[in-house]
Amino acid sequence: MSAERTGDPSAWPEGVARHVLAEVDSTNSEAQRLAPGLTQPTWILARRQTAARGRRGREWISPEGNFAATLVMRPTGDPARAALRSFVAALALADALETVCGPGATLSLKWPNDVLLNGGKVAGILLESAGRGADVSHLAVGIGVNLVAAPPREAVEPEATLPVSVLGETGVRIAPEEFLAYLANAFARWEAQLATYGFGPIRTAWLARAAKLGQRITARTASETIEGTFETIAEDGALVIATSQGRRNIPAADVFF
Ligand SMILES: O=C(O)CCCC[C@@H]1SC[C@@H]2NC(=O)N[C@@H]21
Repeated sequence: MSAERTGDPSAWPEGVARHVLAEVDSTNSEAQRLAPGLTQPTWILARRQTAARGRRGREWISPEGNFAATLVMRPTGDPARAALRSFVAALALADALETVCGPGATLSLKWPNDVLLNGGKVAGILLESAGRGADVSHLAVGIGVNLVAAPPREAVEPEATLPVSVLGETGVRIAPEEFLAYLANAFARWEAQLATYGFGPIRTAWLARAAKLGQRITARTASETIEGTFETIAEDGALVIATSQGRRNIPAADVFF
């Protein structure tokens, strides 16, 4: 499927609920609290977060006007399949941002789950799940988008991708509630693709937008730093790098360009 327009922002996907909060500690924490009582997929949007978190326990800086929301869902399948929602979310973000930013903006996807606008990080995704063993009782897909402001360079790690905002890059100003409608529609479309055809089309679409595909990258895991050429992503979403010692499949890492 190509990156088609997400359409009318007043439309809302059928069978999906939404809660809009003025303030919360973290929409992912709220997702965990609400999940046991939810009967349908639910977007939780907060105008302000007081304790937002990013990947690997990092702080997520999220001033008012930026987008902060979590989709709570009960995916079928094991944790590995549930984790593929990070690719669904990334594609949905790219579609929504493309609609909002217009054709002049360059959107790309950075493995595992960042969205880049004109080469800078504009959005991040934090997946958290709960359950026992092979059962995922619920999945929280947390999404932050720098709509109006990006954290300063000094606030992120020195080698991290430069943070940028939609407003700063394009001059476009959009309210988080309106952005949610674009995103929820796009997410529902990609989720339907995953349910109907599996990971294949998601993988293909993700690779078509991948940043630095075929180029030198560095992947840092908890135990090693791996340098090589970014070849592809595997059927399970792992990063595949060609190194001087051969091919490596890397399930989890931070990537640096
Ligand atoms: O790039 C990252 O490190 C992921 C950032 C995810 C931030 C979002 S904002 C909404 C949701 N609530 C949180 O506390 N974190 C995610």
